[in-house]
Amino acid sequence: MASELLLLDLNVSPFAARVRIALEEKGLEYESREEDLDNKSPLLLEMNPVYKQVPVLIHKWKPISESSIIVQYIDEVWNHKSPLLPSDPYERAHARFWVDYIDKKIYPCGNKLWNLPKCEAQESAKKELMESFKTLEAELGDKPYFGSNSFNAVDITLIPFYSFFHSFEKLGNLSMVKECPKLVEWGERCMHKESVSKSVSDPIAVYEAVLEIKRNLGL
Ligand SMILES: N[C@@H](CCC(=O)N[C@@H](CS)C(=O)NCC(=O)O)C(=O)O
Repeated sequence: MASELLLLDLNVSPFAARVRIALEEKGLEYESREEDLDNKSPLLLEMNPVYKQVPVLIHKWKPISESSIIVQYIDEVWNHKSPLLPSDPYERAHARFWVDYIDKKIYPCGNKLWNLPKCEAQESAKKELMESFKTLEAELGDKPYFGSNSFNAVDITLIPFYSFFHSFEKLGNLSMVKECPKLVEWGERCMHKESVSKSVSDPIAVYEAVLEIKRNLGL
């Protein structure tokens, strides 16, 4: 390992993107190793034996798994620069609540738009997804970033899914800018940050990947 930080990575993964953004925000050098999910490396299986998923951050040969936990670990270890979570315990708990909310709602509901055939369950997932975005938009309010004036862990958790907005629109036959205008503005604001623009996927590439998943599932 050239640096003390090695990321078991996947370019198209929104979860790995969170870790890349946090590392960039902190100005940390790291080695990225792209995984092939059809042929997972022995290192991935050894470092994340429970879930066998990317991302895994290996710090001084100690693995940390689960993207939200990794982002919080990065913030705690490199706390001298660009804080990602508030120092006040109550505000910290509040930010963690929203991180958890995003984890529970956005991907689990969103991927039903391409993993399920047209059915009631898909319709209800779409409804829950849009309700979740509206809840997040209300939490954002008129602030530039979630809960604060500076880019933070809640923004990092959600922003990789901004690249999925195009797919949600196409598959859900909806307009994100009409449904959640402030959230779209927030996404554009975040995209102006280099840490974000260089880490997240291209929306068209995401849509093509989603269409391929649908084709492979025969949907
Ligand atoms: N909850 C995990 C989700 C990670 C995840 O779903 N990773 C996917 C790639 S986007 C993966 O490794 N999939 C391979 C598998 O599940 O076997 C996190 O936040 O890190």
